[in-house]
Amino acid sequence: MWRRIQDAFALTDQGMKDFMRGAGFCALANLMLMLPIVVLYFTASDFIRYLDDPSVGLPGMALYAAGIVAALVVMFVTQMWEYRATYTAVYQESARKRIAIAERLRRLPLSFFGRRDLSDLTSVIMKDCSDQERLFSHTMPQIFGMGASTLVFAVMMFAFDWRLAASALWPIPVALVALLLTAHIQKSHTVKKNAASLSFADALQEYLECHREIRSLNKVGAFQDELDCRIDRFEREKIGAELAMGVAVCSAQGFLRLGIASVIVVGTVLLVAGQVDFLVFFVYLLAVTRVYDPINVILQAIAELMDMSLSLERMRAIENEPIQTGSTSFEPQGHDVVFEDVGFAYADGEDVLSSVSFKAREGQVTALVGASGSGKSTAVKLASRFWDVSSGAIFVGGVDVSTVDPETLLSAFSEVFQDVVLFDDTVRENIRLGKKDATNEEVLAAARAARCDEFVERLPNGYDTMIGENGSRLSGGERQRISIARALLKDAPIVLLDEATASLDVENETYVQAALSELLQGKTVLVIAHRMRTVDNADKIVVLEGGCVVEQGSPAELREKPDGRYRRMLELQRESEAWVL
Ligand SMILES: Nc1ncnc2c1ncn2[C@@H]1O[C@H](COP(=O)(O)OP(=O)(O)OP(=O)(O)O)[C@@H](O)[C@H]1O
Repeated sequence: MWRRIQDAFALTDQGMKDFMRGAGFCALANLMLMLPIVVLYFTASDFIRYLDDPSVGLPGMALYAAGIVAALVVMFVTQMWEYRATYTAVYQESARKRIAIAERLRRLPLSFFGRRDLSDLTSVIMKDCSDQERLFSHTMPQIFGMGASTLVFAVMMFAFDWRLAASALWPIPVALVALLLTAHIQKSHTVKKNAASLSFADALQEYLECHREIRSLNKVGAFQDELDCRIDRFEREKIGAELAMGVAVCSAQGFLRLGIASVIVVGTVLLVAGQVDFLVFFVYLLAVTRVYDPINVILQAIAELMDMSLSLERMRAIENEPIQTGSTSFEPQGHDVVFEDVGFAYADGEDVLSSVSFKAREGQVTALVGASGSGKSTAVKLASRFWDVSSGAIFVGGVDVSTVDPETLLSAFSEVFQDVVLFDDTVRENIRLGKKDATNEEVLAAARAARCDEFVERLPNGYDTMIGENGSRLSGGERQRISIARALLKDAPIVLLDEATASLDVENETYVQAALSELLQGKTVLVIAHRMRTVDNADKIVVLEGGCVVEQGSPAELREKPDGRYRRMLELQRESEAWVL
């Protein structure tokens, strides 16, 4: 049963242990809250005995006072234990959970990220983990702790007088069943609320990320309207969900109060019939008001649990997502990259690559060319196992990449793409990302080789200048040179280039080309090329069309082919260069 609870609430092993401790302390603390009633019972019975027979005398007031003080001390200590066992433990569990999810995300194939967008995943790590935090710190200890103490209390009530106990407790199971019967209504509201929240988060993120484009297209008003619309929907769905929960919980809680009336009726009848004495009746009246407090909290907690169940499902879904596995010992014979009959499709889509076979040799530059959408980027990314092939195989130095742990495999690859990703940190630390433990000298040597010196000298703090989010304070060429310095520092044997110089001006292009020639010495280089003049110096050209290899060979061979695709591409490029605007 505990295993089921652990799975249902997506807890880690340590989290489950802490949770059980928390529930235990919560039960203890709640039982101790009954102590004042016990002291009151004994005090009242002493007084009544004294009223019946003054000769027994009153026990000393000091005894009552000591009883009250002892009860208060015990209550305080057990509440403190409960607090520590729930609140302190919950933040540790929350940190463990977030790390576990981030760790899982790190090992998931990129196809997963194609299916789930960023705001959705952020919401799992932030909101769903917070929901679990709340569930752990408040909801579950309340349900288990108060449930256990209520059970003990109910047994005691039945032991004293089953008739009064039954008249006090009968509404509890009825209220619970009534609440559970409304679960499906609440769940449907929660699904709608979560969808509206995600759609709002998506729109907001898009608005913030693309605000420059939105402004330049003069679409701020339209985006603002769309955002307002999604906020309104979110607000409506949230109110709907709160209302559904509120109505269900309040009705169940209201129902409980019938117990007070039935204790009064049954107690009075029994009292008149002389079957209970006044003191027992009085204690049951006190107890019945006390026993409903934890039940009210439990009803509220169950409703919250139903609301959070979707968050837990989303967390479990990430945890159950299959990860890419493979051996961490990777000993290739050289670094030739060989595609053998490779087929690939994204998710459930059509084949993007079919029967692709070619060899990129170590020490040579192999260029992939072809029309937009022909599958060049996909092929290059498959080599470093961004995704796994659907058929065929890719070998690096004779080792099938699908058998290698993705992170181990990536250590053999450097990537320089057009879209450089930089972090809001110093130039130095952005370069150091290529090799975590690089010394300052190594970082500076890589930076010099990548021709970074030229622009870093002009920055206010040189290599220690913060470059803004994604390097927003740098030009395209400067960003590109930092990414080349990073790749140089990594010094991986295989280099993937997505025509890194395509969008640069002549001066920047010269710098970047010089930096690249340092990087490519003796490596297996796979280049995605859009401009033919870049690839004419390659050792080998692979022409892709509709995901198939239609030609391959040296540039000279392909230029000579009378009706060759490459030759045709060269001609088209030449024609376009002759256009005058
Ligand atoms: N993450 C993705 N999910 C689904 N389909 C994708 C994804 N990435 C690319 N595609 C599709 O795969 C096909 C090949 O895309 P790919 O980016 O490999 O082509 P490309 O030759 O590199 O194009 P370009 O020269 O324009 O960069 C295209 O039809 C594209 O729409």
